[in-house]
Amino acid sequence: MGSVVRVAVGVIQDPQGRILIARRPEHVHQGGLWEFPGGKVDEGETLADALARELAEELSIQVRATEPLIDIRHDYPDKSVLLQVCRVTDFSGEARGNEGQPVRWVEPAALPDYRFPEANRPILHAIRLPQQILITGSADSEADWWQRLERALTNGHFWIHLRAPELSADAYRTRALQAQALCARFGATLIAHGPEDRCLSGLAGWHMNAEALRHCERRPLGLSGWWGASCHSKHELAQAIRLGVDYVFLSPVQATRSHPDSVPLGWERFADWVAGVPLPVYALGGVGPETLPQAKVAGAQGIAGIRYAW
Ligand SMILES: Nc1nc2c([nH]c(=O)n2[C@@H]2O[C@H](COP(=O)(O)OP(=O)(O)OP(=O)(O)O)[C@@H](O)[C@H]2O)c(=O)[nH]1
Ligand SMILES: [Mg+2]
Repeated sequence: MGSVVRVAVGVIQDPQGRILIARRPEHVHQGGLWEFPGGKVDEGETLADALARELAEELSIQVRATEPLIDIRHDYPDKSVLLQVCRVTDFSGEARGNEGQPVRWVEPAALPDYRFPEANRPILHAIRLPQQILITGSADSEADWWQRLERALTNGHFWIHLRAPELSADAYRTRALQAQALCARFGATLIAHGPEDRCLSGLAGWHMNAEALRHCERRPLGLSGWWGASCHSKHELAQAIRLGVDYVFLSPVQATRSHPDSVPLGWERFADWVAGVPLPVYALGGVGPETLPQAKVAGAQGIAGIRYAW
């Protein structure tokens, strides 16, 4: 196998939130499938320059602002690629298929209806996942817990992981269904979080703890919706990739009061472990909205945590 081909890929979003996709010509690599426009990074070129050049050539648009989304290392039988995917958040010009390729603006939720190259699966997840995830924490009383949840929702936290290890399976189910109703009022997504007995139908998904990940062999039957997992090592990241989970938490990045005995990874090691991992990875442990830019530079999809907003 030859060397890895570095590819600049743009997820171009219009002001209505729709995303531009194009169909690859039949005769090229992965031909006939839909793609996010972009192309190979030339020798000596920066990623930003390559993306701007490719999008001008292929679509006649001028890139004005980008932010990193995800880097994906993927081996096709005939070719190895590193897709360096950026969101294009601002551009000028009207996109047209300069090479005769059909182009289409589609809603993010409709992307799964299109066939993309195999390497693109994590891109579709990264587009639809948020940059911040709030994990529920403890409270002084039941009433206090509900107040905290409602305050978080009011403050715009719209992706919530229901973590409540102190509850029995029955009590957890009851809380989950009630919390689900409250989240729905705010248009928020509620994900179950914890061991197997927390994997409930009816919620938007399940995030397994590291213990459950260790013993897991395949996607749980009956789990529709999002599938997340907690990782603390390269080995666990590899297991999550092998199973095909949709996203992971990697922790602890920094020292945290909730796990005082764990040795923090630090941003450098976090970035090293995450490089090319074909999954959206959230930084967890001692992070908050103020560390979001640093997390993204380190290759994260975003941040997850309890303290910063609970
Ligand atoms: N642009 C783009 N390439 C992708 C995507 N997914 C994916 O696996 N690739 C792979 O990345 C590689 C490079 O992409 P490309 O064919 O656009 O490169 P390019 O514009 O420089 O084309 P050229 O070599 O004809 O000038 C191809 O092997 C392609 O199959 C995607 O979403 N967008
Ligand atoms: Mg191209």
